[in-house]
Amino acid sequence: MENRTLGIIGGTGWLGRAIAEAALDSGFIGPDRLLISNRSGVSTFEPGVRLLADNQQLVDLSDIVVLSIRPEQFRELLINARGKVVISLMAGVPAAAISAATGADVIVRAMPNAAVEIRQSFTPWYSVGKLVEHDRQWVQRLFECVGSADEVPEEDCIDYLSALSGTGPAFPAMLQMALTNQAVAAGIPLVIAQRAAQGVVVGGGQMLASRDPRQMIESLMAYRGVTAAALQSMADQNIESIVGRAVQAGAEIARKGM
Ligand SMILES: NC(=O)C1=CN([C@@H]2O[C@H](COP(=O)(O)OP(=O)(O)OC[C@H]3O[C@@H](n4cnc5c(N)ncnc54)[C@H](OP(=O)(O)O)[C@@H]3O)[C@@H](O)[C@H]2O)C=CC1
Ligand SMILES: O=C(O)[C@@H]1CCC=N1
Repeated sequence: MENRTLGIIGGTGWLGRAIAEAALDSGFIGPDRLLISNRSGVSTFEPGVRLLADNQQLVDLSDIVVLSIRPEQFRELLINARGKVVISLMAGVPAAAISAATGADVIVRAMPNAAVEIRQSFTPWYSVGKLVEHDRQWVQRLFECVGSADEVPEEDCIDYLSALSGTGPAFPAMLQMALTNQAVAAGIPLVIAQRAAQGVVVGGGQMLASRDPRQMIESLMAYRGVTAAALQSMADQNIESIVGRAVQAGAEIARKGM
């Protein structure tokens, strides 16, 4: 299954590089089966991995092409990928636009997040066109190199999830900053505030890897004390609606196109 050649346009960027390294480290792909392109010619990959300056040459030599460039860079990209499977990581670029610009009729839209860096990204993906079963499994396994992955039933799921999970560490980072800033405003020394807030987001987040969040909330609310008062205040201010509107705002940008 792994004897396909994978070409990553933008494979030295944040996502492309992490995915390529994970695929190599896990043995999913050999260096001789991996091609990378960028404009700068700068790469820190092991010697066996070819860095190409010519995107069309990368496409011609690849079975599967990953587009790991930014949407504005895609607008300048000129490739003919007819007959190839094209996997786009771009937010806000519909499959139809990718197909029209590249000539490919099998498009996968995948939405990893920055946690590819630590191989803990959740990556939803959606395919358009005839993706044969062994390619479907290949795509799933590629993204499992950097965490977990699920095929989703509609392209709109990708646009919504771009805002929910594509944003990766953005929501927890916002919570951590809010907790820090509010603690400082309440008179807690900055260093202590930072350590306390990081403990909540990072330590608490790690616990949730194996615990149900509802049960966690119910267990702590059962004390009818400090946690109950704090969480009730958030509920009274409709935290779910604030979160929902935030994700919708991101999803609208993804749906509108970038
Ligand atoms: N970062 C994130 O958390 C997430 C990003 N995404 C999506 O992933 C995509 C990539 O993002 P990210 O990895 O962060 O971006 P980066 O800016 O880190 O990487 C972009 C890469 O593309 C290369 N590049 C740019 N133009 C071209 C070109 N014409 N031909 C070949 N290579 C090119 C750049 O290298 P050089 O300058 O040398 O050409 C660079 O290596 C984006 O579309 C984004 O929407 C999705 C979810 C999360
Ligand atoms: O914000 C963005 O547009 C990209 C896609 C999802 C995360 N980063």
